[in-house]
Amino acid sequence: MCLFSKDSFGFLESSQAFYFRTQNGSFFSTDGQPPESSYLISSIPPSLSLPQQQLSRIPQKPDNIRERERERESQSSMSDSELITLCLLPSILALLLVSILIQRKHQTRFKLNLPPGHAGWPFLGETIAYLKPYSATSIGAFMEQHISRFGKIYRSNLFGEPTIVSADAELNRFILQNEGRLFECSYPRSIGGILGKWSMLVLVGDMHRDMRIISLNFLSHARLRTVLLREVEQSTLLVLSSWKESCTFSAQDESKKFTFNLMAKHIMSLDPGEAETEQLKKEYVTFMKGVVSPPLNFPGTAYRKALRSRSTILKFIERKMEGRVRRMKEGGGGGGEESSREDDDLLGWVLKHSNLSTEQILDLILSLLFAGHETSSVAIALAIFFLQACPRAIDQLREEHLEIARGKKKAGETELNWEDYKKMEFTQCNKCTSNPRGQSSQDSSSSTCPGANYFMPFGGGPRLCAGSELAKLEMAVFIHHLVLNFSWELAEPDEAFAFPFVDFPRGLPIRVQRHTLL
Ligand code: HEM
Repeated sequence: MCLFSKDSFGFLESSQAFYFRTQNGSFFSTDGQPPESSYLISSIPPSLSLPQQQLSRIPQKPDNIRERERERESQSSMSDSELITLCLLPSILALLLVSILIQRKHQTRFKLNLPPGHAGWPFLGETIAYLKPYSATSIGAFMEQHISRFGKIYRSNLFGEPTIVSADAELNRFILQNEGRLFECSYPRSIGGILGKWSMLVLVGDMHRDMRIISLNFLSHARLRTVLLREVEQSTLLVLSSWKESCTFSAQDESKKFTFNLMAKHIMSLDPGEAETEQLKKEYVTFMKGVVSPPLNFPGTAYRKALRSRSTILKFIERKMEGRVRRMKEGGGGGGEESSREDDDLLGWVLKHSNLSTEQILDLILSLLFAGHETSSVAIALAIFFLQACPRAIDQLREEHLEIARGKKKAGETELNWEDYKKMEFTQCNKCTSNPRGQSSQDSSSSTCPGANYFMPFGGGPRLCAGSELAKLEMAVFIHHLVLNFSWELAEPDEAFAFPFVDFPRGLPIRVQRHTLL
């Protein structure tokens, strides 16, 4: 959601609150205020009666029984259910009417300034259609239809909020670059409720800046060189060493294991494979599905499940935090390898060096663990998927990594160092393999290609992904060991879908062959 200043676009006066959703999922509001409470009134189910086919399926009572009942009813006073219906129905209808009127009034107020589009159902708007899964190598039917009908910038109602959707790369870039000046970021309340009010993704202003500094410090260039490169390589080797030749397994699960283990270790010193680490990973899968789901807090919905997972995850982090504080009080951790590891993780750092409250630390850890593993695991799964369809790119990658591996063998070294990483030039270009049009990796590898300026996988401006350098390092190191040690193929056809979080419905089943190239 964003402020469209009249000077730049002519849609809105800058004093008006205006909500805007960019394609990468972030929402902006013009004034940083939550949407008007009037929009909440419309949280009434759209249908209060059963559809006709369902009515006809309800078993009918025999006529004589009905006769008798009718007699009894006419003698007795009104039943409870009738009373409730009589009292509630007018109120519900009135609420529905008010909600529609308010929406209409709002639309009329902004009519002259808004781009074309429509608001859909009260409260839910067009959320259900927007969230309908589509192939991740396309923009999806919802976007296609809306763009062809209304253009690249259109009005809608998503996640219970009035929204302007922009599929215009130039405008999206402009908005991202001007966040905090012309625009202010905000997520719909439903998403904020899951991520937490202290999550960096949701915070604005000074508090966002402070949290960002902590994250950037934790993901700094110096740490990447001295600590993270080694940890990334160890986590890669741990995952790849478990791959067996004759088996079919889910490459998506493996990439998730790799990125989650890495972040869990770096954030809270959790060990891979431990029961608690596995449990936490499972909770995050449920959590993730709810972050981008309709905000329906009913039993069984993805949203409700995600809220439950959020509280389980928070309890877990809080237990870890209490243990850590206790150990710190008992004597600075007592020395030893474990305590020095704990000193070096994010939890240890914020406890010692920041004055954040417990609630703030919990949301920071929860959202960093989320931001830090979900996206990069998808990127790695996409690379595995696209590369197997592009043998030329694999050959070229292998050449690059063999060169590095030969150099290391000659120097008698085993672990990758920063200079090795810097030599992975073609690999860096191939990160574009996850391009949305499904081009081969070589088609999209040039940074001079038209539109490269608008390729913004890590967002932009003051909210540019804090972990972009770590993500690139993870992908490069993983690809290094992958192409040097394995050939792979799809065991069953699978395809990336946007739900809108990207997922392979069959888990990207692959079969691998091990080889030794050196
Ligand atoms: C391929 C992998 C990744 C992609 C595509 C990606 C993408 C993004 C994008 C688009 C944003 C901006 C969200 C917004 O505008 O609100 C973002 C923010 C962020 N990402 Fe990443 N990310 C990746 C990996 C990581 C990793 C490994 C970390 C490590 C912890 C990380 C941490 C963050 C954080 C902390 C933010 C919030 C920045 C802020 O609000 O100032 N990301 N990421």
